[in-house]
Amino acid sequence: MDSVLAAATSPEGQTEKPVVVVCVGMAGSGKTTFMQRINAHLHGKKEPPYVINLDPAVTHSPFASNIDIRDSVNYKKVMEEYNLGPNGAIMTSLNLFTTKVDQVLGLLEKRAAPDPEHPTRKPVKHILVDTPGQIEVFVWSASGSILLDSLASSFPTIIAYVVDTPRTSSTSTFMSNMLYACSILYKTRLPMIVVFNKTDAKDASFAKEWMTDWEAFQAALNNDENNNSFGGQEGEGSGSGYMGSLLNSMSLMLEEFYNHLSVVSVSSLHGTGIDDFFEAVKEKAEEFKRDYQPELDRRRAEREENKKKQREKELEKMMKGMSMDTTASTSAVGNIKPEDEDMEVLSTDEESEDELDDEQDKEGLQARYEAAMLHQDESTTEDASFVKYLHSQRG
Ligand SMILES: Nc1nc2c(ncn2[C@@H]2O[C@H](COP(=O)(O)OP(=O)(O)OP(=O)(O)O)[C@@H](O)[C@H]2O)c(=O)[nH]1
Repeated sequence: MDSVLAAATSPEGQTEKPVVVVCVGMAGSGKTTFMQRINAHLHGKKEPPYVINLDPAVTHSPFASNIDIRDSVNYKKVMEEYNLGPNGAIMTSLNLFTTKVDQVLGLLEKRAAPDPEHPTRKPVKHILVDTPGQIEVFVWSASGSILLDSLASSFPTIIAYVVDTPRTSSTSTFMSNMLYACSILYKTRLPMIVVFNKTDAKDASFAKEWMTDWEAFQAALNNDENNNSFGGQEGEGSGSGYMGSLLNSMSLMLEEFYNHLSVVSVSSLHGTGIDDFFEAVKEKAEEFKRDYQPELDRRRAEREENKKKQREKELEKMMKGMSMDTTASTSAVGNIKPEDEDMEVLSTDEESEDELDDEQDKEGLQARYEAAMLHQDESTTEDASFVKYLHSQRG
């Protein structure tokens, strides 16, 4: 266990990046209690983690967070201002918070490296992230994906999927939980640890057996069918029968998925199994670097390449648009039908006629002006003789 915490520097002497542990799980599975437990565990080892709370709706958190979504987004105000229900407000709060993801990463990078201003402050080795109780709001939202992608692009990131063990003791709830975990694994493409929590209340050995022994699961399935655990009409022990065959098929399908998982049993309440959890974290962090990092880098390069292509395409489109504008008159002429050409010729003739008219007008104007001047001279003379005549009459 200590080796997990002692792995501060790589063999090359470089500071190792901290591992991000993102806790997800169904409502009430014990995520917050589990976070509190692993947080206390690391504090006990004098390796305090960096804690992020992404649940905007939580009213009371039993641990202090270094970054808390509630400090930057007011969930109640979001509800009022956007006229949203509880889940819509959580989603919107996460979206608003995601706009600050660069700042979050900046803070994390700072705490992940030695700080020359505080030489005694050790870089953190673990970043713990608590997520909203409404699992789908985080896992299936764009902001959840952006946050996870951003974290995974900077640090080894793993998912801790917390399961309420006593509530998964029937084959149907177990299968629902596993399907959810499977969809999260394939969606995020991040290493996953399934944490069977609350094992003080029910031991998780049954679940581990179901994940490794298909026949054991079949036996449990038959048992549940015979006990009418899947509902159906009274007296018809196996319900509709569909549920049993569905679970049967799913258990076959999930075999491949189980191979990708680490499984641990813990009791967040009593603190058992936490060492095993950190051992699994160490393993999965190595797996992240070995298997996931190259795939993530490949996907990122592919995304960049696609973006570049898209930009080039848009640029090309724009250039085409511009050249259409500049050649618009010539191309328009090129496309003109013969009758239009006549029009063009006509308009050229009209133009020259206009010029001619202008010229004639100019000459005409000059002539009219000269005539007017002459006329004015004449009229002035006429006026003068008329005035002379009036004076002679008075005199
Ligand atoms: N017996 C037992 N109870 C536990 C354990 N862990 C959590 N609980 C209880 O389970 C309940 C739910 O725990 P939380 O930690 O609030 O669960 P959560 O998943 O964070 O809940 P939401 O965020 O509301 O979805 C509480 O009553 C806890 O005391 C455990 O290891 N054993």
